[in-house]
Amino acid sequence: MLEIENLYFSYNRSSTYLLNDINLKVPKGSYVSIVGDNGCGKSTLVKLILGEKKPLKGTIKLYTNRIGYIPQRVEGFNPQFPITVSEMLNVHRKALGMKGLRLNDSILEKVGMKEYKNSLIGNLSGGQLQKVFIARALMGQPELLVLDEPSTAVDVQSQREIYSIIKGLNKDFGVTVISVEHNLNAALLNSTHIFKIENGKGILFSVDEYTAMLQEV
Ligand SMILES: Nc1ncnc2c1ncn2[C@@H]1O[C@H](COP(=O)(O)OP(=O)(O)OP(=O)(O)O)[C@@H](O)[C@H]1O
Repeated sequence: MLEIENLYFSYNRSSTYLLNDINLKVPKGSYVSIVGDNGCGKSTLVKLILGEKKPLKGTIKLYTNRIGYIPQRVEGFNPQFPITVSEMLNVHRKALGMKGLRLNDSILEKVGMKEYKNSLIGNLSGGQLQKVFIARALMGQPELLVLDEPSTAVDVQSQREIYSIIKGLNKDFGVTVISVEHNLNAALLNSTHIFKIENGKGILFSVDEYTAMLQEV
């Protein structure tokens, strides 16, 4: 689904590379959690994958253009704007050039938010809003879902529900998932692979390999 080869990146050309010779192959149908200390470059790697930043060196090959992105914070998004969940999805549907109003119901059903379709987005909790963003990302029928810390600012019950939705999309619908993850337990519980970034380098582990490594330490 994705192949990164010999990728180098820094925000400031005079400093050492933030990402220093990153190599990563994400197999179709996998669920890869990107982990690492604060500031190691996880979100930057996501921006590079999405084409928002350009590598200084190296290549990024994406084998689909059906990508759903769920950012940590939606830029320019004002939760107090007087718009309902359904209206928000309609705006997105029009932006995608799609028809079919009934699509909203079935997509909201997938994320357990159908009963909130007429609610104002300003009245939703952080977890409910996150589910609506997942629904919005699903409208483009993504083959690849990219998330940046899906459980940030979300209560524990909603976290469980959100991971269950993402894992369901991965397991039952074959959607490949790449997720920046602070929550290591969630990463180990839900993903198939862990990509650990440290000192600019990245290593891909299967979850079993990563668990075994943790037990050795
Ligand atoms: N636009 C930018 N210009 C300059 N430096 C930046 C920019 N964006 C991020 N950085 C710096 O690059 C480094 C990596 O940031 P990034 O957000 O990718 O890390 P992260 O691993 O996702 O961090 P966190 O876990 O805290 O979210 C940090 O030191 C950050 O301050």
